[in-house]
Amino acid sequence: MGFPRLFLQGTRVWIPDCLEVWKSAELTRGYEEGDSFLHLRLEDGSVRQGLPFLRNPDYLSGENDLVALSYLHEPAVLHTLRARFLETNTIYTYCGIILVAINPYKQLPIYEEPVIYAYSDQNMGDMDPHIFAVAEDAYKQMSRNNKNQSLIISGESGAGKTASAKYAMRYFALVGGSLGDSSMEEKVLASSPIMEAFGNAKTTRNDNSSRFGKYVEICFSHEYHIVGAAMKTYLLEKSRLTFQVGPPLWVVQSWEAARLGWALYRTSQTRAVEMDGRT
Ligand SMILES: Nc1ncnc2c1ncn2[C@@H]1O[C@H](COP(=O)(O)OP(=O)(O)OP(=O)(O)O)[C@@H](O)[C@H]1O
Repeated sequence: MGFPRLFLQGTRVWIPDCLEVWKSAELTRGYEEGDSFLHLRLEDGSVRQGLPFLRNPDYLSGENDLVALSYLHEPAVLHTLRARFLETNTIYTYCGIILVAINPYKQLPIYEEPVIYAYSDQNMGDMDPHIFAVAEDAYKQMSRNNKNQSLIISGESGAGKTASAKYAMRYFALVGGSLGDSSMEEKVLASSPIMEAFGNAKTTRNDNSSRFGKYVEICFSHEYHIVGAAMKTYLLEKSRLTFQVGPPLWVVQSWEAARLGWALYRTSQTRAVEMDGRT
């Protein structure tokens, strides 16, 4: 469809806004040959001029897969994620095979055992977007094709990467429960607090921020039960330790001392050092 035919009078569009990021508006006049801008009216009645992004029709609002949108651009993505989160408290949305997750900063009742079993043995597209659906897909691909699978979890500090990785591990632990040594999956899950005690610190973005990248390998037997796990750390971020916050109890002189302080704090839950960091 050509540019003039898309921008008709009454077409709803997104325009950038320094406070709300994107604001909804409507064209008060259709595009005519030679126009260098479009005439817009915002929802509050004010008028503007510009070259805006087209809005999707209402029936696509809250769509669970971003690739289903007619117009895929930044305001459409943000609007869809926002609508799903605010209207239905839904934090997960697909973008094809990628899962987009919003950190709700509160415990939602979507991670219990019955939910895990509901996702077990289901196809990714048949269920609502969820970290368990992605974990199930990886588990299924591994068991069907006998091939190693990888989940890449990325995002800014505090986005919920560590939490997502833990939910995925919990899924594998329950669905691929260990054979013989029934405590194996518990051991895999129980390793997290110890690793976090040595490798995490408080930053301005996240009270329990991982200060290193993690490559977690979960090993399965030929019957697809968990038989072990290994973790490799990388990107240790010494440069992020800057200064000590609050009344000094210890002077943090080295990374090792800082690590020890935090580890003691996390393991004993007594007051020790707090470390600040930059993101
Ligand atoms: N799905 C979720 N449900 C509830 N709370 C969550 C969820 N995901 C994250 N959180 C909360 O947000 C906090 C920050 O998440 P997390 O530590 O996983 O972020 P991160 O992306 O790993 O950050 P960093 O890169 O700084 O380590 C967690 O301590 C947890 O309280």
